[in-house]
Amino acid sequence: MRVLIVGAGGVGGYIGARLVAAGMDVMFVVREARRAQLAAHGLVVESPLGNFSGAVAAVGSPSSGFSPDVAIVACKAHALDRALDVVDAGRGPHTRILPLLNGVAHLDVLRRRFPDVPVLGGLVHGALTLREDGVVAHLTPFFSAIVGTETGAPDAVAEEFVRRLSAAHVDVRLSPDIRQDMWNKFVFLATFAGITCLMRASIGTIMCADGGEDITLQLLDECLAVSRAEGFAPDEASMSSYRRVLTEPGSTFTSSMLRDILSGHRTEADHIVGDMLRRARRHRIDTPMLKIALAHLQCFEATVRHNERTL
Ligand SMILES: NC(=O)C1=CN([C@@H]2O[C@H](COP(=O)(O)OP(=O)(O)OC[C@H]3O[C@@H](n4cnc5c(N)ncnc54)[C@H](OP(=O)(O)O)[C@@H]3O)[C@@H](O)[C@H]2O)C=CC1
Ligand SMILES: CC(C)(CO)C(=O)C(=O)O
Repeated sequence: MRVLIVGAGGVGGYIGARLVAAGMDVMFVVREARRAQLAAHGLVVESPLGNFSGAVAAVGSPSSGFSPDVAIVACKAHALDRALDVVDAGRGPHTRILPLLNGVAHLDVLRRRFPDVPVLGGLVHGALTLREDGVVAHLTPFFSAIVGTETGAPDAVAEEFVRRLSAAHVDVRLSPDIRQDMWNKFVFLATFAGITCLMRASIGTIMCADGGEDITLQLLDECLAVSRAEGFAPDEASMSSYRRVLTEPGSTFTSSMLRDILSGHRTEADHIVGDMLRRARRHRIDTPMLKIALAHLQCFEATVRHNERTL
């Protein structure tokens, strides 16, 4: 099975390493600086689930001869349009496109851009980061992935992809309702990223603040109301597990969006919190916490852009 991966950052690098270990023919498309790192040191992953280190195929633009079975999009949301140009250039007649971004809005972007191409949905759980030295560091003791066809219809390529990853000991499953799975994570993440960024703190620290638990649960309720209006409310078992994780005393859990803020990088604020708020407005749902969370993130983004211009 041939897999093209656009982006060898946290998610792309990690999943790519596992695919190589699963014996798949993997081709990364990366930009110049990352290409130089990969050429010099190979792909290096440090993970509590097993390290990986080895040479990988990495190109600046995809070759027409590769014709992948699956093209994985593993960029941040603000890089999506350019990454899809790469996918378009590298796809073959039967390529499935598998985006692994957080959020849900990109599925509609993909559907509009590739109306006749099989698009899969996907998501990953686990915290991964690309360090300055080029190492992909896996920060959580777990990693799991969910993949599924948009319609839930069986797809032999998606099944084979999951089977091969699973044989390489990756916790991965095929979902009959991937949109719902993506919405579940969207509800959780909009709350988790929104509150940890607003407070610049871990869940445990927020729980020590006056009203910390109340505002976290209020934000979660607002996101739940939006998901309900959109027809994708998580089931009660999922919601109660989100409430537990988001209010756990002493938890050191922080979002990758907070890590982006603390290192001065652009965030996916608009794709996650912004998208949730736009949907709330469309349904005339009052979401005061979401409004504050987005305004705060927009101020941060504006400052990053200003700093980039004046550097
Ligand atoms: N990291 C995590 O723990 C998790 C992340 N996610 C989601 O996964 C997605 C990816 O996140 P993450 O892996 O952390 O992001 P990273 O920033 O670590 O990696 C993204 C990579 O994509 C590359 N890229 C962007 N555009 C292109 C392009 N046109 N051609 C080639 N390479 C490109 C970037 O390269 P360059 O360095 O050159 O800009 C970068 O290395 C996000 O939507 C995130 O929310 C989901 C779950 C967990
Ligand atoms: C919630 C988590 C850690 C799950 O993978 C994540 O996706 C993020 O922080 O962006």
